[in-house]
Amino acid sequence: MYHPLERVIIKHPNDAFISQQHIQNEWQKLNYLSEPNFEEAKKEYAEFIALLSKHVPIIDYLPLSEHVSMDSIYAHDPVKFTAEGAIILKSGKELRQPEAQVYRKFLEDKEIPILGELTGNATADGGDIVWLDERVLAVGNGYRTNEEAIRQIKEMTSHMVDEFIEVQLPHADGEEECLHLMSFISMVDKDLAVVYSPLMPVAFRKKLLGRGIQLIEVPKAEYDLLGCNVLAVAPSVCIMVAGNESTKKQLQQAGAIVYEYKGEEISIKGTGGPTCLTSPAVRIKTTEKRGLSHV
Ligand SMILES: NC(=[NH2+])NCCC[C@H](N)C(=O)O
Repeated sequence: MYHPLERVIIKHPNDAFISQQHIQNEWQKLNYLSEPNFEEAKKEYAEFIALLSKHVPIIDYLPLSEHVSMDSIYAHDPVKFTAEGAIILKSGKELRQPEAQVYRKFLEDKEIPILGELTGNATADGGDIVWLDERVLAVGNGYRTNEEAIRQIKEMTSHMVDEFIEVQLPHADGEEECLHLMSFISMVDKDLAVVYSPLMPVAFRKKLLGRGIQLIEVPKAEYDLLGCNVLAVAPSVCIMVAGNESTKKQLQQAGAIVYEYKGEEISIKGTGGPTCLTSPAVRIKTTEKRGLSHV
């Protein structure tokens, strides 16, 4: 999750939020904290894209679709990329399930490889699946991602993965809240992660430390402002929601370059930070031989 981002898939608020009227009809049933302002959301997104396009050569936009909700702005969730293509998921939030098929068609049109698709009663969100490294995959078992999905993902990726880590997610604020594995960990570099430890199973935290990963601890107030959701556009070069001063300072002290965007409308109200707004289709592995990576 930290190699230089080469290609990213996103969705513009024009096509996800559509209009103030549209937002008004949807935000409550999708459990947003409050109603996003459409005009402000577009301004915030322009700032976000400006940062992204400085670092990412290829940016693809998901199309408007009448089959999906405004949650589709969080383009990270319906699929997960591996070095061999995307896994098409099925969201654990029922209202988001139609997003996967729109995504499938989009990937096919763009000739972006697809590795497989979840079947049966498996549900998973991209936000629960985190590549710690090229060959280490962590998957959260919680309200969005279930046992069956974990079994299928493990099977699909078995030849690419040396260590598959299942992480038990806590109940926290309940089933309606959006709590993903990515809610409490973001990889910023090979040996640097931003974490919110109070939600972390001890065994997982120990594993990270055992791998020599330095953990930047996000305070509770900043966890609520998505301070733990940090997008690496390259190793130790990252984008985060503005207002998370302690996390930002700690990242800088650890040698990272930090860019910020105002994320009140596009991130905080819908609980989706910069990693959730972006689906990292291709990251370029820069160490050793130049090769493709999803990490
Ligand atoms: N990968 C993520 N953390 N995505 C956040 C998604 C937020 C969105 N409102 C949802 O409930 O699904």
